[in-house]
Amino acid sequence: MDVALLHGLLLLLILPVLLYRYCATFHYFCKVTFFNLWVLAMATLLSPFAAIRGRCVENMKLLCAAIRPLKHLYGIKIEVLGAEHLNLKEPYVIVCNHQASLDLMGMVEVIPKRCVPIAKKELLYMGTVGWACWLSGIIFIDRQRTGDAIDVISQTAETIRRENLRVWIFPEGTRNQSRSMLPFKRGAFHLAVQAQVPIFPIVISPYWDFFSSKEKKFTPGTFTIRVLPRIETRGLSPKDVPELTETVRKTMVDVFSEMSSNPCRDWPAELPLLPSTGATKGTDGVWHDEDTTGTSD
Ligand SMILES: CCCCCCCCCCCCCCC(=O)SCCNC(=O)CCNC(=O)[C@H](O)C(C)(C)COP(=O)(O)OP(=O)(O)OC[C@H]1O[C@@H](n2cnc3c(N)ncnc32)[C@H](O)[C@@H]1OP(=O)(O)O
Ligand SMILES: CCCCCCCC/C=C\CCCCCCCC(=O)OC[C@@H](O)COP(=O)(O)O
Repeated sequence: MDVALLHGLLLLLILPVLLYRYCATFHYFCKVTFFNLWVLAMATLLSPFAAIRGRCVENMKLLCAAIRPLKHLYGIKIEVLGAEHLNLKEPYVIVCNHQASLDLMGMVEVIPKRCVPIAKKELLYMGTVGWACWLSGIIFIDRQRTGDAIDVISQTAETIRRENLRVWIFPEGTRNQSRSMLPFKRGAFHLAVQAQVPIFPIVISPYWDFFSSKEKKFTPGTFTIRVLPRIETRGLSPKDVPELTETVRKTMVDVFSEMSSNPCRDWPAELPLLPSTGATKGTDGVWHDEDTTGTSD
């Protein structure tokens, strides 16, 4: 074979490896792509099995089991505090801050039995991912059609009591990696008040140390999930929803700020199964960026 051609082929093979090792942006996109491919592949594999049961909340167990290995592949350590609060037989509503798709990894660590998330309708159109979500009983809302979304939430208030379900809602309504939380949408709080069920706030600590879609950073790391004590809604009516929303948000923002200033430093990140770059383990036991881009914190 022509030597030049051989060199060309070799370079083509080595280039992605070099880029993965030394280019933080390429590394980030590889990891994000792998995440999406994993979800897509698992959804494709599991949907036929889930379909045997039909649309059923029990299928959430399959979805969660499929997502759980990801933290080991990425070297992400997750600490859960207060999970015992969720040991309640009755229905309830969980509200949680939403930073990125990575939240899925934390969600599957704490999500209780018979709990379905509320998701944007667009997920339904993501091929087998949408199919898997639908089969697991995930509730879809159209954020562009407030009236329709409110109808879906009102029906959900009846369903959760009738079928003893829990609902997981991201009340910010979209992903947010800013230093605080976005204003909360009120649907989750109307739902809890209409169904007269308690609310459990869950706060996921910031990912800044190891993940940022803006900075294209994705290294091994550690985050904490705090389940806060229940907030009762019994006796509340729709007129109480604005105040309830603000109270819950303030509680969560305070906990988020506290978690931001006291990150779990003594928790080393897991050793990733996926090869990692740009990250070295410091003497403090925490993974740090090599700062190949000059953009890390
Ligand atoms: C193998 C693996 C495969 C699968 C892997 C994948 C698994 C994925 C699972 C996880 C999926 C997670 C997905 C996360 C998301 O998609 S986040 C995006 C969707 N979520 C939300 O939008 C949050 C919920 N949204 C709301 O609650 C909004 O309130 C909404 C109902 C949509 C209305 O939106 P909007 O108009 O923008 O907001 P407001 O809150 O200001 O509401 C406007 C007025 O309407 C009143 N309102 C709201 N809800 C109700 C209600 N239920 N009943 C009566 N009234 C209601 C609200 O009070 C406002 O009126 P006032 O201003 O108070 O007068
Ligand atoms: C036939 C079409 C085939 C399409 C295949 C698409 C494959 C996509 C594969 C994997 C997608 C993984 C999706 C994980 C979803 C995690 C939940 C999530 O984070 O949703 C975002 C939503 O909270 C808010 O969205 P926005 O921040 O408002 O935006």
